Amino acid sequence: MNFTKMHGLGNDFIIVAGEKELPADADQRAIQLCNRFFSIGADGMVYILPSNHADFKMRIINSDGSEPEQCGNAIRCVSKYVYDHKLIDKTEITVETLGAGVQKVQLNVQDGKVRTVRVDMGQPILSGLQVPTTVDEARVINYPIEVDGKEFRFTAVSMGNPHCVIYVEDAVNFDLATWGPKLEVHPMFPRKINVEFVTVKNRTYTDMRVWERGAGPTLACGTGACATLVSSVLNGLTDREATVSLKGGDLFIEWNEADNHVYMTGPAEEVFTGKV
Ligand SMILES: N[C@H](CCC[C@H](N)C(=O)O)C(=O)O
Repeated sequence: MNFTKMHGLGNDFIIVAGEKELPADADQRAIQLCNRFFSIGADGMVYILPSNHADFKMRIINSDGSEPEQCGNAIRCVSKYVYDHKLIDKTEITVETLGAGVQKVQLNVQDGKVRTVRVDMGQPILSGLQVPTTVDEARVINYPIEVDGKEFRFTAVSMGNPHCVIYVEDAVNFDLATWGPKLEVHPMFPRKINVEFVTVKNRTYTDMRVWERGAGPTLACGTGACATLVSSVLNGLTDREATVSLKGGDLFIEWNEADNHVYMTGPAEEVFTGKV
């Protein structure tokens, strides 16, 4: 199998193009190939597949073998891939995902190189039961949750995949490894959840560190950055456009009031190609 290793702010993926559909053993293949000691190593595997509704379809498998509905950093990577590898000859493309249907993508190309990618990540889902959580409320904002005797307050946002946003004093130095995995599998989240710890610096800048469902601590999370911005607006903490600063770098996120869509802008890089 030929593959291309790519990343979005250090959230890294094994990209596979050319398959007609997801291989039956995609889960086992991801567990094996994402292993950073015995194989290629990555946060997930991403398949670029044909689509009847968009220029291409993207499906992603987490490093634990689970299939999430959506992945923001991966969309930027596969959009750059199809442009660089001449699978498309335009800079405005569409991608189909399980969690958000057909999404528009704008490639910012300068001197023939894709500099940044702007993705329409669709509308956030805020209804508690639809995120999903077990909370039957129209919105779950600053809601109490207890884990191992410690109480947190979270805001639930789905970008197609579920997110739990928690505000802390110092996100950069927060004990992600202790509390991330406990919250990921908390019974309040029927399909587990991605956990974002956030410190708002000002109305247009936040620090965020993420524990991802099915992948653990990653350097960046595109859908998590979108959820962070939506949550921060809902909690009155930021404007509708802000930089979300992650361990791997910055994403610029907008929650457009007119169309209720969330837009994510950031880089994508190709690192190497290989064959397994
Ligand atoms: N682990 C996530 C999928 C990858 C999301 C993240 N890498 C992104 O950039 O959005 C989940 O199970 O929902």
